[in-house]
Amino acid sequence: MIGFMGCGKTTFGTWIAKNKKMDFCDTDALIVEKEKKSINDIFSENGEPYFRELETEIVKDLIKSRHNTVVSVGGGLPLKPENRELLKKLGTVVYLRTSVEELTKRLAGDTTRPLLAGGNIREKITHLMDMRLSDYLDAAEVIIDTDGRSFDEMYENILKEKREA
Ligand SMILES: Nc1ncnc2c1ncn2[C@@H]1O[C@H](COP(=O)(O)OP(=O)(O)O)[C@@H](O)[C@H]1O
Ligand SMILES: O=C(O)C1=C[C@@H](OP(=O)(O)O)[C@@H](O)[C@H](O)C1
Ligand SMILES: [Mg+2]
Repeated sequence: MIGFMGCGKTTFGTWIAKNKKMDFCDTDALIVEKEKKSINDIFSENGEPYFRELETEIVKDLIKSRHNTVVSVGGGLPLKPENRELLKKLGTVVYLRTSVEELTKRLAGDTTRPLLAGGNIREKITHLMDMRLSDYLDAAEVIIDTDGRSFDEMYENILKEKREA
């Protein structure tokens, strides 16, 4: 699962694993577990480049160790070309496409995403999305929409898009 912060990678990935008898892992959760501190603290104490190095190491480990697993990655992970190549090796890359409008609603009041802290959240999301969209599209093998969709519908759409790919 790839896509912008708030597109649903973690919650939908967890739902698929539970309902379709798959395992689940989330790169953010693995990093928090490894570092024994929150994403906010890693960004403020160690810096974003350190966090990005951990992300790459984790995807490399997952390629070696994971099967039948839904993997949700942090929203910034597909921005590095090296990571986009690694994601292809990991499995089917699904981009959860979500409008800025919807992301703004979902993330209003969220304090767990350091890149959105302070200032106008809609402007931050718009700006970051402008910079990131082409990388998400480049990484994606399957694209599904999430605005107004149930997880059942989203799951069916993944199967349909994969059949037609
Ligand atoms: N399809 C959806 N429709 C409505 N709300 C959603 C949907 N998917 C996720 N959410 C909500 O959006 C918020 C962010 O979801 P999350 O899974 O943490 O996103 P991500 O891991 O992509 O950053 C959560 O409150 C979640 O319940
Ligand atoms: O988009 C990003 O750069 C980030 C997304 C976050 O994960 P989610 O996409 O699950 O919110 C987390 O990895 C970190 O705050 C950075
Ligand atoms: Mg997440």
